[in-house]
Amino acid sequence: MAKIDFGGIIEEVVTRQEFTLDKAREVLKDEVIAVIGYGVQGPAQALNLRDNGFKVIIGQRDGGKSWDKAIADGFVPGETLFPIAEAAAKGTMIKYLLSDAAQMMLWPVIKENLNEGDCLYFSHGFSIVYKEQTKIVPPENVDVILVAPKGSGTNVRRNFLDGSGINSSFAVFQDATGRAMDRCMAMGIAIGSGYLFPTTFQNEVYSDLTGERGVLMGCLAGVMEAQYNLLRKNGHSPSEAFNETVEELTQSLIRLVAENGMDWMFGNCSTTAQRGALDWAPRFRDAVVPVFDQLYESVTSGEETRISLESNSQPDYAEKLQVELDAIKNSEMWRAGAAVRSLRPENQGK
Ligand SMILES: NC(=O)c1ccc[n+]([C@@H]2O[C@H](COP(=O)([O-])OP(=O)(O)OC[C@H]3O[C@@H](n4cnc5c(N)ncnc54)[C@H](O)[C@@H]3O)[C@@H](O)[C@H]2O)c1
Ligand SMILES: CC(C)(O)[C@@H](O)C(=O)O
Ligand SMILES: [Mg+2]
Ligand SMILES: [Mg+2]
Repeated sequence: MAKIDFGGIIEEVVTRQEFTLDKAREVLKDEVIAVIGYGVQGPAQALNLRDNGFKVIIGQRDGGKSWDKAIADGFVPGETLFPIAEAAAKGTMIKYLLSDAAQMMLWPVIKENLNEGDCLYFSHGFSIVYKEQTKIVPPENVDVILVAPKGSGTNVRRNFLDGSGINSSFAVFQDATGRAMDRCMAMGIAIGSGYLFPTTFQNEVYSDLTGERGVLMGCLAGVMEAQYNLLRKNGHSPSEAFNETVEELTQSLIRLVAENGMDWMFGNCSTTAQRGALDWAPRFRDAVVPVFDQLYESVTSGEETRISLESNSQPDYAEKLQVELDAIKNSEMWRAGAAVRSLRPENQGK
């Protein structure tokens, strides 16, 4: 593995130059890769694998949206698209990409269809680490590995198509065949990862649950709403409040952060903005520390898992979720956002 200096700490990563796609093809040449679940990660990883020349079949509940999507993507019922149990039995590498709650519910079906020497693959440490809640304990005669793309499946596919890639973390939980690590790194490269960095199942799930509840999604949504509401309360128009809170971030400033870091973004704003941002950053940082402490505790104690499994196992979870998502979509802030997006030059006339 290549050694890279991450801010003074040396870590090992696997790059595409080092573990080439050809090497991945060699390692996985005899594998039938069964992708179980065709929601968000399933299609992205399955299509990237298929485009890279690997043998891929899909296991999905018969009927319904995801089954139809697999057909629309060129998978053929009875040839490359099967009910879950059948696909799991046919596969030598079983990519368990049902929702985390569905993984718990369908585990008896998967377990029954695992053969000696198979490889059970996850894109999250969730099911294995919280085994007291999920009851997912793989038999000892299979490999258990993880490749977790650090981005939405939508970008796993989009970045593959535009020639870039989403970075993934990887880990081996159980090595029954002596080939688990090779299978794991090969799969990480085969799905189109930009590079791979090592983790453990536990570190992956703790950091992932924290990140998505924190800065990446929950915290982001919360602070945006707080600032928008503040500006509105003080008489600013919806367009002004939205532009100053979201649009400028996504269309301008965060792109500069992505390109060259926070100091580079600061450096491309006025000295007035820099002074204020430098002064206020520590105040915001210190204000949220207690909330982040609570969050990490809730993750490591298994409370976040309990909440997630309980709500996402309800038969009407999808409808209830849609009500909550629609409430965001239909709020003044995000209706203002839709109007602002429609005015982007590239969206004019659409
Ligand atoms: N969504 C992402 O971008 C993303 C990113 C990184 C890791 N992950 C991980 O990848 C895995 C898959 O996540 P996802 O977001 O793609 O899943 P998802 O929520 O899109 O669901 C995947 C599939 O599960 C099926 N499913 C749901 N309930 C079912 C049930 N009761 N019986 C049978 N099938 C059922 C659905 O039909 C769907 O096709 C999870 O472990 C997740 O944490 C997801
Ligand atoms: C895309 C995310 C947020 O990184 C992933 O962790 C998920 O659960 O969907
Ligand atoms: Mg996640
Ligand atoms: Mg994540």
